[in-house]
Amino acid sequence: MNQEALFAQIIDDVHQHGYAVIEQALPSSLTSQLLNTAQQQYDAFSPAGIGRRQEFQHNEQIRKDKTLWFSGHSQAEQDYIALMEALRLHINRHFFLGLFDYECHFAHYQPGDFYKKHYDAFKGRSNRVFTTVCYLNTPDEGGELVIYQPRSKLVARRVAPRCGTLVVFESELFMHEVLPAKQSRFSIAGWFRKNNSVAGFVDPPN
Ligand SMILES: O=C(O)CCC(=O)C(=O)O
Ligand SMILES: [Fe+2]
Repeated sequence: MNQEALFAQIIDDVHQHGYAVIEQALPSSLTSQLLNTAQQQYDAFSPAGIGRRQEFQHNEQIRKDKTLWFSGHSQAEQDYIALMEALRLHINRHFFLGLFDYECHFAHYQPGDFYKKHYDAFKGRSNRVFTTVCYLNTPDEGGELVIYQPRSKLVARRVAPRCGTLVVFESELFMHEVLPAKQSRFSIAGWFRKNNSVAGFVDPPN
């Protein structure tokens, strides 16, 4: 999918539903390089919730995955960041939002790993505006992302992880969970942030 069509689809879907799920959003050359980069650095992955955000306790009850924040050292990471940077500017233009940066990490779920229902941001307590998730491989089964309708227990969308699929949703609006993986599952989770003064507050663990 070319970049223009991809961005137009994301804007449209987010405008209508608050979220977008786009298959084959990323070229397979990029996803395979990103997957290689993640696998090459696999020793550096650590249990989610510890590391960069020391304030949070790692809690195996809530989530069981391993993550690695982007260093930006590889070409693949730079290409992905460049794409998200272009998307950030596009979203700002269309929704008149002052999104100012993007942060992301690789994530790996082994068989049995999950991430229970959560929000990525809490109203007035976070700078996160949009969540992005991009899948780097295609497990045969398991590890679905379930997105719930705002303020409801009803499911808005179930997403089977597929290499190249990009998911975007409003971080404060959509509770979501990752069902237990049955096979190795690699992804990139990221957040577009706004610059407001919420000093003293920290984002949920990621
Ligand atoms: O990997 C996914 O499908 C979602 C991950 C997620 O919810 C998160 O990292 O906050
Ligand atoms: Fe999340």
